Amino acid sequence: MNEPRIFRPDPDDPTRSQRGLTEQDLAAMPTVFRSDLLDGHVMLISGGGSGMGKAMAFLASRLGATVAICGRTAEKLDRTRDAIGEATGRTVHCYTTNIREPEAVEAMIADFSDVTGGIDTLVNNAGGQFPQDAIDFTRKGWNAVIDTNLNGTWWMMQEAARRWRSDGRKGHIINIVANVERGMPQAAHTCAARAGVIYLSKTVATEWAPHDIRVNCIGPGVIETEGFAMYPEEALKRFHKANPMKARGNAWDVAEQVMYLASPAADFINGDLIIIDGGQAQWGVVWPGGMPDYFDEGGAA
Ligand SMILES: CCCCC/C=C/C(=O)SCCNC(=O)CCNC(=O)[C@H](O)C(C)(C)COP(=O)(O)OP(=O)(O)OC[C@H]1O[C@@H](n2cnc3c(N)ncnc32)[C@H](O)[C@@H]1OP(=O)(O)O
Ligand SMILES: NC(=O)C1=CN([C@@H]2O[C@H](COP(=O)(O)OP(=O)(O)OC[C@H]3O[C@@H](n4cnc5c(N)ncnc54)[C@H](OP(=O)(O)O)[C@@H]3O)[C@@H](O)[C@H]2O)C=CC1
Repeated sequence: MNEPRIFRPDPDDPTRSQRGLTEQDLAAMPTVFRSDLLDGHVMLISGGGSGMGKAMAFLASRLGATVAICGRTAEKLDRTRDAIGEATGRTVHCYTTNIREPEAVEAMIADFSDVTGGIDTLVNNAGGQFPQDAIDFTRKGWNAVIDTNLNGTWWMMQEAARRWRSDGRKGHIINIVANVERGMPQAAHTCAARAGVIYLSKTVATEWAPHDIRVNCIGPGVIETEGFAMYPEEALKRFHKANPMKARGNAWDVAEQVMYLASPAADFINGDLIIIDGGQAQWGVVWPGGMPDYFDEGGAA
C-alpha cells in the first residue's frame, strides 16, 4: 500500500507538541503541485505568521508565487519570512496590520498592489475565537470575534475588490471560515461571523463576477495548529474523535486546497464553500470538545 502523502502523526502520542507542523515540516512536505505552478502569481495571506496561513505562505512560495503575509505580531511575521527565505530563497513581504482597522487594510492593499503590479489572490485566513457558552459572552468578547472574523474579513474583501475594479484587473478571494452548518456549541460568536462571511461571499460572487472577481470559502474542520493553545487540554484530547477518520487535519491539507483554488484548474469555481473536515459534517459531533454536560445521564435536561 502507498504511504500516506500527508504527514498525519498519532494524535494520542503524548510526546508530540500537539500544535501543528514545524517550519522544517513546511519546508519539506511533499506536494502534488508542480514547482512552477504559481510563477508570477501574487498572493496576500492574512494571519500568515502562524498555523494554516504560514503553511499557505510556505507552499505558495515553494510554487513560485510572490507572497505577502499580515498579522498583528511583527515577530511571528518576521520569523515566517526568514524561514521561507531560507527554505525557498524567495522574499516574503510582511505587513504588521490589524484587519479590524479599515484604513490600515486600505494602506496595505495599496502598497502591496503598487509594489507587485497587482494582487491575484487574497486569502482571508486571519481570525479566531475562544470557547465559551454564548450566555456568558461579554460585550467586549462578542465584539472582538465579530470585528475580526466578519468585519475584518469584509474590509479586506471590499478593499481588494475596489482596487481590482479601478485597475481593471481580475482577482480571486478565498475566505477561510469554519463548518458552521449545524452551529457549534461554545462558538456561537464565530458561527455568526463565519455564516456572515459565507453568505457575503456567495452574494458578492454574483455581484462581482462582471468585474472578473471570484469569491470562494474553505471551511476547515479540526486542523491542528498553534491556535489549539486556546483550548483546554481535556478538550484537545477529544478533538480528533469528532470525525469518522478519527484524525486531525493539518495545515497542509488546507494549504493545498488553497493552492488548487488559486491555480488555473479552479478558474470556473465561484461562490462555493469547500469543506475539509474528514467527514465530520456527515458523521461526527459539531463541537469537537465533546457533548455538552447536559447530555450526561442525571444532568440538567
Ligand atoms: C470553534 C471550535 C472549532 C474547533 C477548533 C478550532 C480551532 C481554531 O479556530 S484555532 C485557530 C484560531 N486561533 C485562535 O482562535 C487564536 C486565539 N483567539 C484569539 O486571538 C481571540 O479569541 C480573538 C480572535 C477574539 C482575538 O481578539 P483580541 O481582541 O485580541 O482578544 P483579547 O484577548 O483582547 O480579548 C478580548 C475580549 O474577548 C473575551 N475573551 C478573550 N478570550 C477569552 C476566553 N478565553 N474566555 C472568555 N472570554 C474571552 C474577553 O471579554 C476579552 O476582554 P478582556 O476580558 O478585557 O480581556
Ligand atoms: N485550526 C482549526 O481547527 C480551525 C481554524 N479555523 C480558522 O482558520 C484560520 C486560521 O487558524 P489557525 O491557523 O488554526 O490559527 P492561528 O491562531 O495560528 O492563526 C490565526 C492568525 O490570525 C492572525 N490574526 C488574528 N487576529 C488578527 C487581526 N485582527 N488582524 C490580523 N491578523 C490577525 C493571528 O496573528 P496575530 O495574533 O499576530 O494577529 C494568527 O497568525 C482562523 O480564522 C481560524 O479561526 C476554522 C476552523 C477550524
